[in-house]
Amino acid sequence: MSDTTSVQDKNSLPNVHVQAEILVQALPHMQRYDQEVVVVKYGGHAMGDADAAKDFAEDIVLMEQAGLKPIIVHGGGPQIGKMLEKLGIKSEFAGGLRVTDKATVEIVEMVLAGSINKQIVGWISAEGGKAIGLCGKDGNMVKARKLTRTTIDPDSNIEKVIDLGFVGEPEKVNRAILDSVLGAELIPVIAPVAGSHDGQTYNVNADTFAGAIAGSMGAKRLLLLTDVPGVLDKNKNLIPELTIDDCRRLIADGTITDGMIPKIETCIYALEQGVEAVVILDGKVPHSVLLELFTDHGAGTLIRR
Ligand SMILES: Nc1ncnc2c1ncn2[C@@H]1O[C@H](COP(=O)(O)OP(=O)(O)O)[C@@H](O)[C@H]1O
Ligand SMILES: CC(=O)N[C@@H](CCC(=O)OP(=O)(O)O)C(=O)O
Repeated sequence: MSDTTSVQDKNSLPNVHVQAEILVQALPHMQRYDQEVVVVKYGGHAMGDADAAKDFAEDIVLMEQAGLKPIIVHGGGPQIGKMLEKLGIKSEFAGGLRVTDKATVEIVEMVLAGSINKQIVGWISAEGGKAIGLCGKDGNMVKARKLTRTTIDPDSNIEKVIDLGFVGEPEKVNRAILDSVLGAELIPVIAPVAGSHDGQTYNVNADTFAGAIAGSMGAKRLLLLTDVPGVLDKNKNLIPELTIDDCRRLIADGTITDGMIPKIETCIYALEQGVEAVVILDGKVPHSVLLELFTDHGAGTLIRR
């Protein structure tokens, strides 16, 4: 052994102990989540560059290797927006949802169930995982119905219906499909597109879709990966834990606004369906999923009943 090597070994000793400590710290968490379903919603804003994709895929493969049953539901709002722009199709949002006409729903399906879905499957495969790409239509896994939204007209004070076109909400989830996919030790990667009983294709908000999947699977955790550290207070500080009542209060006092409102509504729905806890966290932080699941301090905002 050369002198140089022995000096390097000595220098790396504390580091090795720290690494061992981190692995040991993960043990009770791995035991707690063993064989449990964890739904990870990977939002379009959380998807970054190639390095970020690799980090995300490594986390998912490690989860599966550690005995968890990950289910990925992905979004792709910004990517749909770019494609629509390229094709010269105008797009607008109402209450955080994309108004979806016939041309738009075709692009939504192409980008979500085609391009992004297969990209994520590819990332997971590259890290040695076995993923299978699906959308709600596959095996009739999720049936959707047209979403009806209403608003109060400020002038007349009369309730009116907002027509969002082909925007749907999950009506029924057939968990048998997911049970067999998980039973075959495959990682389902699901695009939030679903068909209705009369064969119409619907564009479903990815948070809503993930909440329905987590609820029907009785998931131990629903992780919502976004582009902020979690729910922030009025001074922009991270709120580490919230209850459903806290969430309702923060919406009422205007602390929670915009895209965070449907996210929180999804959290409340999933918790009421029996999901043990939901976590909103920053998908841009490298290995945020592992930090949340396998370290004592976790990451993001944890929401419980
Ligand atoms: N109290 C809050 N804490 C954190 N983010 C908030 C809050 N209120 C509103 N937001 C907004 O919600 C956004 C996340 O929702 P959204 O853009 O729909 O995410 P995604 O595309 O990942 O689904 C944040 O980027 C932020 O602008
Ligand atoms: C109805 C509706 O708004 N659907 C979304 C579906 C994708 C999505 O939700 O993606 P993110 O999670 O990246 O926002 C859309 O068309 O953008």
